[in-house]
Amino acid sequence: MKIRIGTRGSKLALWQAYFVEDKLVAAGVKTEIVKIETKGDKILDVSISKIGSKGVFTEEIEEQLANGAIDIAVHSAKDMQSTLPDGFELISFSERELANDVLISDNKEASLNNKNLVVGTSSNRRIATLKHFYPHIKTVPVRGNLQTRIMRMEEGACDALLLAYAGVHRMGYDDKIVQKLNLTEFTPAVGQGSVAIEVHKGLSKAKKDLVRKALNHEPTEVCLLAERSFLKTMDGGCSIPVFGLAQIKDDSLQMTGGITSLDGKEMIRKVFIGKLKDAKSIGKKLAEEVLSSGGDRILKSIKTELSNQ
Ligand SMILES: NCc1[nH]cc(CCC(=O)O)c1CC(=O)O
Repeated sequence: MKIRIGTRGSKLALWQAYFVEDKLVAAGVKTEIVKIETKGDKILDVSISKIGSKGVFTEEIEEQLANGAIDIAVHSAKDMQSTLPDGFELISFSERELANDVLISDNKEASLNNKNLVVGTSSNRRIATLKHFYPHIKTVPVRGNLQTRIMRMEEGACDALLLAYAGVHRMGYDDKIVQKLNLTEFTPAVGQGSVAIEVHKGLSKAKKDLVRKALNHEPTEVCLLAERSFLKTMDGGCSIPVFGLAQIKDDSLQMTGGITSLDGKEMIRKVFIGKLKDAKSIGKKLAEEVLSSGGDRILKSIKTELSNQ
């Protein structure tokens, strides 16, 4: 049997695709990598929150899944909408890498405690978190893939970048890490650090089983089930500063999640603990609690602010 692996062409996307390919090959499967360019890859000069539409990085890939040109698509789990278009599903999640955000810089002294540090990030979650805990930090928007962002930093656009450890590590930039942010202040985006496999529901059971067996990490899958159920109930979308992280502690699932207002003034954070088998309902209940504790009001005002930008 041969599995055709669809992926975007960025270096991080290719790292993920080769990671998946290695696991499949180790399981004795033949593979082929198919690079697919998406709208999101072509539009580099507009911030994604302004493009606004869902699926700018996935539409073309889903077309190829639907017509059978590829069997599976590889994504960063955190880039996936909580509800996929009809006919598609995520069938496997790789073991999660460290979920933390990190500060990277060429200046070893750089730290979020520095008074005049200028941090490059286009993530509303990271901007809002900085405004909440480190209000003295200035931020500038920096977009593009990791290599482009580092180039912008080296040209002087900013002193440091705030990024997911997973991407920094996978691209081999560990030596630029100057600070590892803790998970209680910088609770990551849902899915951060795990690689997800998307398929069209019509893919043969034999191929789905093969992929799950070679790639799926059950503890991560349970956590992602809770996190994605949380995200779905929050009804956020990727430009909303919603954060969520589930972890297995002893035999129970512990999930933290919340939302921050765009100006960083308000942050609602809740924790829910339950049984592993209730992962989905834990995520949903946690979101309901966040929403009913004021998250609903924050979410509405964020949506209004973003639609007026
Ligand atoms: N939003 C882009 C994106 N999607 C996944 C990663 C990093 C890898 C991962 O979290 O799996 C990144 C870059 C970043 O946020 O720094």
